[in-house]
Amino acid sequence: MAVRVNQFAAWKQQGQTVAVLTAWDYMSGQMADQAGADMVLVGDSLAMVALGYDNTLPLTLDEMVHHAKAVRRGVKNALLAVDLPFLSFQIAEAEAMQAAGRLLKEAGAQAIKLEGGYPRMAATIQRLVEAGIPVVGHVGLTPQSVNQVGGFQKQGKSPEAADRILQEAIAIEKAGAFAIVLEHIPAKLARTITETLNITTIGIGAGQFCDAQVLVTADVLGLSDWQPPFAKRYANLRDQGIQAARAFCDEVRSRQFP
Ligand SMILES: Nc1nc(=O)c2c([nH]1)NC[C@@H]1CN(c3ccc(C(=O)N[C@@H](CCC(=O)O)C(=O)O)cc3)CN21
Ligand SMILES: CC(C)C(=O)C(=O)O
Ligand SMILES: [Mg+2]
Repeated sequence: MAVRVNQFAAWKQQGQTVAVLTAWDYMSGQMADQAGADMVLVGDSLAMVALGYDNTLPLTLDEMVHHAKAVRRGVKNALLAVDLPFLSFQIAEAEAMQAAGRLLKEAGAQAIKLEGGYPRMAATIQRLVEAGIPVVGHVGLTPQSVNQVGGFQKQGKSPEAADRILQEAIAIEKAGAFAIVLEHIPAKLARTITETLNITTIGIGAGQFCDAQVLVTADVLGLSDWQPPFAKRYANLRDQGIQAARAFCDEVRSRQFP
């Protein structure tokens, strides 16, 4: 049975841990979906893993719509969520509504995710939810703020920083989000947030005490040329791919194939 947003609350109540994977095109969407992921996220990390940029900032809304449409065709069972790209939602609430609207109307997204917390984003989240758009929040390391942070370091290490992230998470829940990504924060803080909130916490580099876990699928498959320290490779498809492609080149040159 296809996953719907209202199942997330039930899963949290039952203590059932949720598996989330990212995707960037038809094939990665199919792989994540057929593996049984509960949610497939078209993350803006695709700017790095699929497009080769150094960070997620260059990705445009048009590009995101294009990728999300491809993923949509491959995802049959999982809930499809899509990241709002940098600056597609911060300028004005009306622009956030329009950007989210395009992802739902043109790409068939069932939820959108946006980075950042209170006080600004809470109002935007509220407007989106009022319009019937399910929202996933995202706090801790928010990669779209890489220029401000100066890198992709762990966030919330001091008691003050930890409390600020907790307050942001509370504001995001109050605004009506149904889930929230906790990225690269101490496990203890992620545990506190998970115990405090009623909505689903989706951890990435945030320890084991979250309601759900997400990794970038390119890292899980071992496809990426680089990965964060908290990612785990379950295969080595990059090396296998290079070997297979090299075998083809060799066989063509030696006239073994065809
Ligand atoms: N392939 C991939 N996997 C990801 O999980 C991912 C992306 N790309 N792109 C978008 C963001 C960026 N993320 C990252 C990227 C790097 C670190 C990392 O290397 N952190 C180091 C410190 C790096 C620094 O000082 O700048 C660490 O030890 O915490 C963490 C998260 C997570 N996301
Ligand atoms: C890793 C997830 C949370 C994400 O935001 C992304 O892939 O862009
Ligand atoms: Mg993202």
